[in-house]
Amino acid sequence: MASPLLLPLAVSLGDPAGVGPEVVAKCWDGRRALGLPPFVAVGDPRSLTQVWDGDIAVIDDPRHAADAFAHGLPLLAVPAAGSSVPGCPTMAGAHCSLDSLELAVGLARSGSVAAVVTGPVSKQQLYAIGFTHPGQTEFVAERCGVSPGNVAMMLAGPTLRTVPVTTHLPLREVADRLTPGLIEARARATLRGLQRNFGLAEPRLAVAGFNPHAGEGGALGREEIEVIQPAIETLQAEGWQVSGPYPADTMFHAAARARYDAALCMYHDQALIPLKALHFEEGVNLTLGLPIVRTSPDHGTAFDIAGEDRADPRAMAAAMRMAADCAAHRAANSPVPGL
Ligand SMILES: NC(=O)C1=CN([C@@H]2O[C@H](COP(=O)(O)OP(=O)(O)OC[C@H]3O[C@@H](n4cnc5c(N)ncnc54)[C@H](O)[C@@H]3O)[C@@H](O)[C@H]2O)C=CC1
Ligand SMILES: NCC(=O)COP(=O)(O)O
Repeated sequence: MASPLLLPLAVSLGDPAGVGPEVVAKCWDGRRALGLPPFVAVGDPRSLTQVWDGDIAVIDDPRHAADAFAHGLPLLAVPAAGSSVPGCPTMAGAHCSLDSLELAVGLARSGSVAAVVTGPVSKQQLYAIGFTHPGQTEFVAERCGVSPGNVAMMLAGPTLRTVPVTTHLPLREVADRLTPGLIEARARATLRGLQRNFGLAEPRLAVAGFNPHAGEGGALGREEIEVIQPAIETLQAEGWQVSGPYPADTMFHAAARARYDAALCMYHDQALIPLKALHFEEGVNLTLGLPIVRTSPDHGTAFDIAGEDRADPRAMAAAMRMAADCAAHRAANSPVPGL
């Protein structure tokens, strides 16, 4: 098996009607200025030609990607059935986005690519075709044989990393879903992920509360006392640098951010609002706890601007760079040379 450093990234284009194809094409256009490694796109050819007039190099083997990359955007074609219009998602497009994701993950699992970067999919569209996972994170985990509870969805930007304990579920269900065991599992995946992918020997994790003011001593809710604090104590007893629970509203200003390497948050928006407020243009979604490296831009399909040449490629570029950096870091620290 080739060293990950010599292999391309596989980049699934996401929903063909979204901005995924456009930002991937713009990344290839700007590959030198953006500092990008060779990559191969995986998805619908027409979704690219509709929004971009650059050169595409259709290949059938990722081993040809590195050579092709100098002359055109290498593409492993997964054609979508039916018509395709930017900004107008279809069921066929959702199937195509899922097939592209499946292929890209398979390439990473087989060691044919260094890492997988997933373009934005529409969860609503995927749910409509019978997708039963909350998101791509849990799908990739299942394909890798990892329990969804043992992975962590990290959102990372230049000055902040956050991880939600619960991900895509209705807010009214969050309190019932929070358990010490789930918090501990996400925390361990996060802490080990910081060591493995970022080289932080002794990572510091700050844990958010759930209620206003972290419960105000139990007067505004008891999750901090009954669920979060016991999890923190278990993690501390294992030797991890874990602190909290902190009131979430005062965890994200600059001085607070300097005190931790990642913030463990109790629900989706508690983690994603600060990250996107600070770093929307360069935010990366990284799945920790997998045998492969998987990243994604923090933004979604942006159907409202698809096909208008307005999509900013910087978050996709950041996702590609982070995937390559994590793969290189893992390779350098692997006990087995070449893995
Ligand atoms: N990586 C992924 O697969 C993600 C997928 N999604 C999915 O995307 C769909 C739409 O989600 P929304 O909440 O509307 O978020 P969104 O990120 O697609 O759009 C939010 C706003 O940001 C703008 N925007 C997004 N990306 C942009 C870019 N690259 N350049 C310029 N402007 C950009 C959009 O035009 C829109 O105004 C949902 O179905 C969601 O599930 C959401 C986040 C991540
Ligand atoms: N809000 C993050 C998001 O929607 C991405 O989720 P996933 O599809 O990467 O699990």
